[in-house]
Amino acid sequence: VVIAALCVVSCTQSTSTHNSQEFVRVDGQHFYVGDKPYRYVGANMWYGAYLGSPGATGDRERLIRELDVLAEHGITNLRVLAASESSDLMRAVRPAVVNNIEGELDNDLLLGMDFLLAEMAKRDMKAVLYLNNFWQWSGGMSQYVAWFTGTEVLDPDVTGKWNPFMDNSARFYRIERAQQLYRKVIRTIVTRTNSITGQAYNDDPTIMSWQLANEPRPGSDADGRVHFDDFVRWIDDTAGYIKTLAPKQLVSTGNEGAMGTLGDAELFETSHASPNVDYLTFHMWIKNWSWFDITKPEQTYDSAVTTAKRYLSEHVAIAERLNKPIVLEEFGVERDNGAYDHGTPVSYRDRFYDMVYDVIEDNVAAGGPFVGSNFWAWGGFGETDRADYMWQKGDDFFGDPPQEAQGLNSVFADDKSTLDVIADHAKRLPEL
Ligand SMILES: O=C1NC[C@H](CO)[C@@H](O)[C@@H]1O
Repeated sequence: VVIAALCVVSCTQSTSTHNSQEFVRVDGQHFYVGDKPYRYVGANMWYGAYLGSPGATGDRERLIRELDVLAEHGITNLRVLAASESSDLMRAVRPAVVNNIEGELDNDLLLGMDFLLAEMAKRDMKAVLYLNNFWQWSGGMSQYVAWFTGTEVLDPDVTGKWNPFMDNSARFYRIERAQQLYRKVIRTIVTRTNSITGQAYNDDPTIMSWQLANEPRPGSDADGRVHFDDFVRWIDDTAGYIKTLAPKQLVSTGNEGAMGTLGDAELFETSHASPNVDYLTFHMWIKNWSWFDITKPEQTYDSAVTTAKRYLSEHVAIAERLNKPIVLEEFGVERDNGAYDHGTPVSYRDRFYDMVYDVIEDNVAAGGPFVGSNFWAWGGFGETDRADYMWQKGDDFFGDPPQEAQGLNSVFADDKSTLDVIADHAKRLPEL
């Protein structure tokens, strides 16, 4: 008892030493930390808890080095995968946080998140933690569906067919027992006590936001509309549930915007009107959405930028109507000529990042709701010697999850030109 008491005192003191931060809160279209407006330059680092693990996936020395490089460049908001599911999906990361249908969790990966959050707190960083995934690379919703229906996962990396996979993933919203397990996982993580700092997650200002999932969609663009109301209800109910567990922190959906709601901006606005959703997220993928072709850059870049700017302004207008902040929490461009290797040119990436940051800075200066971004994705010191550049269990982690070539969208620690673009934006943002 005495030791426990001493630990609580010392742990609490160590937390208060490291974590003088205050919670991020929303007031109208803006974020605040304390009484200061909070605008941020962030990164996607899905693998953060995997590197923080004391187990086989861990590399705490690499994680510390990468957090230092990020902080040095003013990148102080990290979007991180908080829950993955064990799966036979060909390109799902292994191991996973959720081991089975009973909801047994991988303790090393939970300890990995403890370590990541403790290290982020030392650097006054903020975390956005997503609790599920619409896609296959972390098991995700389609694994929940497989657990509770016994039907196959329709693996897109095997079938090459995305619409059946997406419609199958969206069944997740309608399966009560899947939702019960999902909420059990949410409750366990959100109310966890950090084994390093002694702080409860739902009382840790390092955590800015709990996010329902990575890129949740109502279903496929072809057949998802019939279940749109289930999607709206799932957002409102689940966000409301998290609010009861973590009233001091924010809740977001992780949705992509119109391209993540059947290509219909009105459906995005409708599905994000819930008062339980504190701010809007959207993503922008000029390659995935066929706006830009890296093999024909001169023919496609300018039109891609025109389309991208229209997509950005359309979503800022929705944020104004809903009177909520909005953040672009995923955007990325491949390396020139579609290369993957460290040290290869990234001229179109740097131009595109610069364009996005200019739009954000103009909106911040005008007092608008577009106040943050997370590029996709930080790859740090990741290295691969795979001939096919595809991740296998035990390999380094990259910003690119296992379903994509390792190096596709990753910004490496040695990508100086890109880090300079990001750091310049980070310097300008607070003064606007
Ligand atoms: O969430 C995502 N959005 C797009 C990324 C790049 O294709 C992808 O890796 C990830 O699943």
